[in-house]
Amino acid sequence: MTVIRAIVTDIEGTTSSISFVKDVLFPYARKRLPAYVETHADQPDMQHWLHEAAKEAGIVEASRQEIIELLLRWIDEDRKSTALKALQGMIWKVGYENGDYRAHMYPEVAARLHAWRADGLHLYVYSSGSVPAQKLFFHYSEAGDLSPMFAGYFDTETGPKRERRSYEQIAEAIGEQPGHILFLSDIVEELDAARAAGFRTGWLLRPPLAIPAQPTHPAYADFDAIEL
Ligand SMILES: CSCCC(=O)C(=O)COP(=O)(O)O
Ligand SMILES: [Mg+2]
Repeated sequence: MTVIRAIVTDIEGTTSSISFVKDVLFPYARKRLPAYVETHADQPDMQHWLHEAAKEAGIVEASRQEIIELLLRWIDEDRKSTALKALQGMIWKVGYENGDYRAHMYPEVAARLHAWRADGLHLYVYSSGSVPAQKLFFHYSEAGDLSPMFAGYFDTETGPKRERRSYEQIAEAIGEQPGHILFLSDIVEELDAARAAGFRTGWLLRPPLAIPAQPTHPAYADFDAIEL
């Protein structure tokens, strides 16, 4: 078995509950998105992401209202659009800073991240959430500020999470051979793509999910069960 030198972790369903993202973060952004877009419409980053959203939808000319409706539809569909994720992250920042919520962490995650760091492992995040949203998530976590644990963050600007090429790019950016990197996720298609790029994989099946008798990836109920 090769030595693991770096761990890349997904967020939703892996470090943190799906429910926190779907039932707290998504509704928070959905409710505030129309007013947020209107009040920030003259800002260059807002104009950039609205333009990117329209481009992704193949819309040549659209009113601001049409783009807002498109973005709300994408939130409902949980579309992993880079533009939507950037805009959601901008809105979530307000909520974290106001103390409206803190990011959920499964109970063993913080201590396990500290233990891996103490063992000399380099830790990274790869999520569909934007890099700024990931940094906020770990900075304002229920377990305190976990952002110092991570050496880097990757989002869909690197590429979609179900494509092998994204993991090849991450290995290159990290500067490690893929065989020395462990990718953790709750989604089999993401793990398949990472494995195709040569990564080791760990499948998080958090209770009440059951670990199958013959899982297609090494499967764990929590971070403490992970074997390096
Ligand atoms: C960065 S927090 C919000 C996560 C998010 O928006 C999302 O779509 C979850 O994606 P993941 O790749 O972490 O499962
Ligand atoms: Mg996930």
